Amino acid sequence: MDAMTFVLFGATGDLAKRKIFPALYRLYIDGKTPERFSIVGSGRREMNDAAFRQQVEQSLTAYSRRPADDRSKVDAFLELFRYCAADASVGTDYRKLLELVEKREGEQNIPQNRLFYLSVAPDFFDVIALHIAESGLGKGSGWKRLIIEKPFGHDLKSARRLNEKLSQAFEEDEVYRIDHYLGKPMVQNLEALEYANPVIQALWNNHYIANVQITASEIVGVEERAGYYDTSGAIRDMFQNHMLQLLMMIAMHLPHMTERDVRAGKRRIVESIRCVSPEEAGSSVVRGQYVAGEVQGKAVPGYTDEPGVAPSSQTDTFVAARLWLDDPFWEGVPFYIRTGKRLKEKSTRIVLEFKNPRGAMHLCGTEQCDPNLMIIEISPNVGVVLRLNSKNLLQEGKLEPIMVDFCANGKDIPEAYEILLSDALQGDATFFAHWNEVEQSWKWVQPVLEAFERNLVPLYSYPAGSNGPEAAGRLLEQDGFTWW
Ligand SMILES: NC(=O)C1=CN([C@@H]2O[C@H](COP(=O)(O)OP(=O)(O)OC[C@H]3O[C@@H](n4cnc5c(N)ncnc54)[C@H](OP(=O)(O)O)[C@@H]3O)[C@@H](O)[C@H]2O)C=CC1
Ligand SMILES: O=C1O[C@H](COP(=O)(O)O)[C@@H](O)[C@H](O)[C@H]1O
Repeated sequence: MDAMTFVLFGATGDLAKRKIFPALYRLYIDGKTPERFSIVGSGRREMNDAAFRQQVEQSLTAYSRRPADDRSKVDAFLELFRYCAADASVGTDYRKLLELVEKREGEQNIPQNRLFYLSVAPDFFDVIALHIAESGLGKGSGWKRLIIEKPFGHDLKSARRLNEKLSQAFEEDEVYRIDHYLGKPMVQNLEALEYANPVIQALWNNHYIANVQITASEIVGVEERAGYYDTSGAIRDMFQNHMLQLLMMIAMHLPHMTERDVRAGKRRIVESIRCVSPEEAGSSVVRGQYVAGEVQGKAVPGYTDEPGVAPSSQTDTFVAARLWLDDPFWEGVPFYIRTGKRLKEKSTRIVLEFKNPRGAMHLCGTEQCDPNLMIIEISPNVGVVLRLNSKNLLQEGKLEPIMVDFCANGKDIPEAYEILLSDALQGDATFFAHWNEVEQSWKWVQPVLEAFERNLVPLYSYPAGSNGPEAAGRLLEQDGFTWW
């Protein structure tokens, strides 16, 4: 791996503390960071290197998935870090940053390969990218890369504007748009699941699959993020990015997951999603907002009583939708997506429901056999469950669903940020979102946003701790299905 400098903007923030430092540490102890490696953190507040390293160490203690108890390794890791206070909107501060980066490159004999990570509020994404270009930080003799956090735009127009500005400073192949769902190990396993198993591969199409369901349900509410969430809602926070990325990943057919193939495959799928007009949105999109209820035995307030949320807020904390793909493999197969906060359980999963075989009725003894399912558990459970029908010999041979379960729960599975950071260090953008995918996702979401604004889609209430609004169930019932 190339020697490099990792420049982290927002190094004093929440994401750095909870995800980025623990992921870097884990990569470091696993030998997955470059031999010559410099990490320069930057934030607005004044701090010396020792205080910064102390913050990094605290984050390892609090959030590392394995205890950071090998003192010599922790010390060696912390020694990689330096800090530079800089205000992102002040041009001259980038000179200070450049001086520190160059000083460390000189001390460690590191070529001018620089990876910039923008873990800051979205308002700063374009500002920092342009300053990187102007200040000389981005004009070294080595390569440069930019990792950018979500959200990528607030709507189609602002996403395009942001991309236009980024492209003045970075080429598309230098930009790594993080979508941490793409780093989840089970999402990265989809290729193997399909292509290393002919039994599954043969069934992965509209001849055998009746519908596909993608769920990301959360038990948490808006937490301390009302300022951001109340202007975003579930549609921007989860649907436009994570949920549509999962759809692309499950629907593309790719025997080889090279960077180019994946990007082309995802693009083909996202472009095939049939758009709805604002007027049509009401028949295929359900939105909801939680009211007070009970989650895991604890009473919790409704969304509009959460700190920082306007009492009259109409923000969606739940979205469900039916999407159709104009793609030969998936013609006639509905894709159902739902995501929401303050639901009954924490679960991200994809369920493939298979069509019922003709002529098996005599075995089932009823009009319909229970459908076979393939359940891909993404998090917190990780694994695959197959639901098959089998005779129960203790019940006079009655046909019953049985579960064949391959779960990796409890194993020491890498975190999404670890996997994605490792890819970015190596220059592999396979599991990052390309601009085409982002733009196309916004194109599907934009008319829905308009429908929400014009109140063309009712805002249903659902009690915290439930499965969401009943209307989400009706969306599938109309087609003869049910959520799994
Ligand atoms: N936290 C999370 O779980 C997730 C966050 N994200 C995204 O990651 C990004 C960072 O989020 P998060 O860490 O939560 O945010 P925080 O508010 O916790 O941290 C913001 C960081 O930006 C710095 N900052 C603020 N203003 C300036 C400025 N004018 N100049 C330079 N630095 C500045 C802060 O430094 P200082 O405090 O020293 O001023 C701080 O380091 C956002 O884009 C967010 O959407 C994405 C997914 C999850
Ligand atoms: O990006 C986000 O994701 C989290 C859910 O992530 P998960 O890995 O726990 O499934 C969500 O809570 C948050 O609102 C959103 O911004």
